[in-house]
Amino acid sequence: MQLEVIGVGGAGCRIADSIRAAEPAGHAFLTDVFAFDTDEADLQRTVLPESHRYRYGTESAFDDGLEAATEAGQEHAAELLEVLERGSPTEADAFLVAVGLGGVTGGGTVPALVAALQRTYDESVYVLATLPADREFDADAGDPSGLGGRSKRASTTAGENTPPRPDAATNAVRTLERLEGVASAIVPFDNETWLRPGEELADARDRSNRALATRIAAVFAGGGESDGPVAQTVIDASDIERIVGNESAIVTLGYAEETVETTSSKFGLGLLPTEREVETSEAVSAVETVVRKGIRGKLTLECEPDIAARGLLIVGGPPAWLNRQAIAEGRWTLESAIGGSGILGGDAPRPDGETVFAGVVLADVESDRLERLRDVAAQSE
Ligand SMILES: Nc1nc2c(ncn2[C@@H]2O[C@H](COP(=O)(O)OP(=O)(O)OP(=O)(O)O)[C@@H](O)[C@H]2O)c(=O)[nH]1
Repeated sequence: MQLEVIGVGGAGCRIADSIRAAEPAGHAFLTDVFAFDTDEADLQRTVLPESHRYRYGTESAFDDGLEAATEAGQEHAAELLEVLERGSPTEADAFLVAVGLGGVTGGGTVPALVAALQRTYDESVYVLATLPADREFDADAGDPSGLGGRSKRASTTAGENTPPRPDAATNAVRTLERLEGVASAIVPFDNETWLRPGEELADARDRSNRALATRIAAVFAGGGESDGPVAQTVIDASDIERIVGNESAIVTLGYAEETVETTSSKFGLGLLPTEREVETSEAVSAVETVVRKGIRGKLTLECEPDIAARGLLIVGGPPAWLNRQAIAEGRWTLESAIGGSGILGGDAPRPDGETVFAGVVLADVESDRLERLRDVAAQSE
């Protein structure tokens, strides 16, 4: 399928950049990637072409809290839609709008932008949204900056301390409420669970963004649009839509990969590398391992898999490793792990790949983390 990615605000632009970097060679799944921000310096740090970076509004219009930023966002939605015309929005099978919740610029802009996209195009508009970490807003988690100040805008580069955002939980919850009924589906990425103990957000974010981009590529690059062998079961845009729905369901992504040996040397000297014969048992074992870890391992938003109403599994890797029986069994594993019954599965051959991987989508879930943010927001009102 072909996806158009639009990053808004500091986090959104960095994540959009990471998704572009994660596009697998020979498996293009992106039409255009755009970065929208009020901060020119943040925009300049992306590696997107000039035509696909756009500074809008004034920082001061987005400097006075989320409510003022939401008004400003509404004023700029049509202008941002026009910028998308520089690319090929009509070629996209779906849109993915990336944003960091907790901030003001992205959180203020994205609900109006998503609504405008929904009015203009027939395709689904998904939102990829980071959730703020406790240490950003929670006094008990300590003031990671040591600055003790209140900052509505908090822009940092790696290696710097992360200024506190006392309003982050409230901003995140309000933006999520505004996306309800507007976004086709919402994929949260919980920064809290992806940070190491004591780690600064600014130091973790490149690693987190790469992890997130890998998961997006595993699911959306799927088995289609390949220069090489075609998938036996291709997952396309309508399959993804069937699983995530169009009613703002919360969706979490799992992923696991295992490096496999794809070549062997005829004379044991490494002089004549040839494609290695793969034993059925080792292919089965690799697929089983990544499927199990993809479902039971770390998710973008932690939840119990059995509360998911629907699920999608994509198993990819070098074709010789994609054992059909093991992939079929992987679908049953997913089906028995989740509470619902809507399961789809596909494969993604990667002839040049050196890993067997599983991308997992669990759709229509609830999470304690969202409850926690709502509680914090309610307490600060
Ligand atoms: N995963 C991840 N999260 C980030 C990143 N940058 C920021 N965040 C998170 O996103 C939230 C919002 O930060 P930004 O995106 O910089 O905020 P903004 O939308 O530009 O808005 P303001 O800075 O308030 O004007 C932060 O509170 C962090 O929780 C990033 O690169 N990766």
